[in-house]
Amino acid sequence: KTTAIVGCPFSGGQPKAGVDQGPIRLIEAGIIKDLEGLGWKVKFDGHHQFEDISATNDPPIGILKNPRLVSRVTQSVAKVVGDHVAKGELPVTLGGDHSLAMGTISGTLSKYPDACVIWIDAHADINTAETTKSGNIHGMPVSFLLGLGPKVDEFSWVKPLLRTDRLVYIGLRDVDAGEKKILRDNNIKAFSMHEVDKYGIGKVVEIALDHVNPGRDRPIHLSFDVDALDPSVAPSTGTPVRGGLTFREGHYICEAIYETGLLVALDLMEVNPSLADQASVKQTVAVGCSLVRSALGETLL
Ligand SMILES: N[C@@H](CC/C=C/[B-](O)(O)O)C(=O)O
Ligand SMILES: [Mn+2]
Ligand SMILES: [Mn+2]
Ligand SMILES: [Mn+2]
Repeated sequence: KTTAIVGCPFSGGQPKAGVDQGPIRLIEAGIIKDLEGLGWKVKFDGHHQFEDISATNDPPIGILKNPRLVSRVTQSVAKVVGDHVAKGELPVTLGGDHSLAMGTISGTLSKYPDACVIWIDAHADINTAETTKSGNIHGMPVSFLLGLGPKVDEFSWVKPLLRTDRLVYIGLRDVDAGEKKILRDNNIKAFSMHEVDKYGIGKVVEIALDHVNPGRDRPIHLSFDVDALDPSVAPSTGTPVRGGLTFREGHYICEAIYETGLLVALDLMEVNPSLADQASVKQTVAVGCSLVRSALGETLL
């Protein structure tokens, strides 16, 4: 079994510098050796993938920031991830901000059209060009993947391959009003922290899988934004929100998804090693590596 680490040193989907350094810190923390220790053959194409992509003249489109840069980088990520998936390799995409998921999930769905997406996040990342208040595209990838909202020519390459009944969220607790309406209007299954409290993470994951993968026969793309975790667990991230998943709840999700044997692609997003003190950075990077290990088969016993 082969996994391909796709380091995406990219921050264009949001305004805080530093998240582009997430990949190198996760690699330096030893994630490659960790995965080899779990029996994976690990491919890594180096730290500079996608850095050659630029957009010299990139004024906002509406209020969307860095639209051309985000579009070009995510389109390139779609190809890289799609190629790995086509070769039967499991891409582990290290961010970088969550706009990258427009690329990773496009890549997965181009090869596995029946795949389901499990989105772990404090945020729904489903704003459209009409509903976004920030213009930060890391708050929008899901709307493009679903084909919701007004067309934005720059992103016309993103095919609406994701179906609303193949998407489920866990960890939501900071959803914009416009996003709440989109979730309701489209009957998108979402387990907020309220449901996690009410049912417990074990039941939430079971119901989530029953919803998007009732026969446990569909490939799974797990997109994990570390800000789904409580800021006390993963402090070095750009949009922290209190009242998040515990260290164990985050790991349980990864362990349970691995146990299905259906994982075909993983994103580990929004680690920003320039935020908070060095101890916090070290902690956040370590948690990121640990989550990846759990999603790729590390068990406690
Ligand atoms: N909903 C906010 C926050 C977006 C958060 C994105 B993140 O989940 O990828 O961190 C926005 O649209 O700006
Ligand atoms: Mn490659
Ligand atoms: Mn996110
Ligand atoms: Mn988030």
